[in-house]
Amino acid sequence: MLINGKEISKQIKEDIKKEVELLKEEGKRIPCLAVILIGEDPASQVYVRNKIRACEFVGMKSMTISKDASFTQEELLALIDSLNKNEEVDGILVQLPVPDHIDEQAIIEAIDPIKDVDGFHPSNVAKLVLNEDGLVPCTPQGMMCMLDAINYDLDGKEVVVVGRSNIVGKPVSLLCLHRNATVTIAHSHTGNLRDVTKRADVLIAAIGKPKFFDSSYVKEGAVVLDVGMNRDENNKLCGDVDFDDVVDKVQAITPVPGGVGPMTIALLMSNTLKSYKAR
Ligand SMILES: Nc1nc(=O)c2c([nH]1)NC[C@@H]1CN(c3ccc(C(=O)N[C@@H](CCC(=O)O)C(=O)O)cc3)C=[N+]21
Ligand SMILES: [Mg+2]
Repeated sequence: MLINGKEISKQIKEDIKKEVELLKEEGKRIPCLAVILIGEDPASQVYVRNKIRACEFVGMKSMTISKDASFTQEELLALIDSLNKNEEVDGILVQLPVPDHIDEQAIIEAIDPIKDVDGFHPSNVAKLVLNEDGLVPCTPQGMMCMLDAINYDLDGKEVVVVGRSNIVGKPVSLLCLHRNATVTIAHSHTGNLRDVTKRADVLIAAIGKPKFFDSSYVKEGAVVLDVGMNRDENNKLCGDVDFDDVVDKVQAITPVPGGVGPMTIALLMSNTLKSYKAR
């Protein structure tokens, strides 16, 4: 079974669109997302454009602030400060990665946690760890929605997450743990990776290596969520999973493109609406 991220994300955005229309009918202020893009990375430009398009689809306001790669950390901190204070702005997203001369963690910590639609601020991270209500990173939330869409119950299941990033691996592990899964986090120092992933009822691939996981890494009947966003030898978009080799062995799998990527954007809209309501 293919888990169609494009379709599931469309449904989520339709629901948000209805809520925003209701706000408009009631004469209320419209939610607004501010996206900051530093430099000219073509992939980042595509992702940011997709985020702005999603805002248009759901009827939210958006603000794209593009700066060239020489924009300094001080200037960026001042910009964030002004967006924190801007009553019209509900969500602030600084597109990652930022240029090397900028301290990523300092930027994340400068964003007001209530406007932190990425869910990367330490105060939102702490809430996630404690299973308290806060803003949760979009990609991990999107993956939970995909499991919900196929009515997959994580309780008692073996989840193996490969990749330990703050953006995907760690938060998705916590979300699975909170649903009573047995969670293993594997990474580049894991020995016998294949032995570990072969135990997985749910395999979450988030390492950024094109088509790394072939069928030898996957248990028969597993569910595979592919977070990879890579280019293959023909410069075609592909995931961390060798889709063609794995597809016949699994219960369900997410494609790339059209899988986790569109879900990330839908959940960004959801987080922006959540920030709006909280404010
Ligand atoms: N502050 C921040 N927040 C992020 O959420 C964030 C970020 N920085 N930096 C980069 C990563 C990556 N990311 C993607 C979002 C959508 C697609 C997406 O829409 N992918 C489409 C294809 C897009 C294409 O054609 O290239 C798909 O999978 O079907 C991909 C990747 C968000 N990220
Ligand atoms: Mg990693």
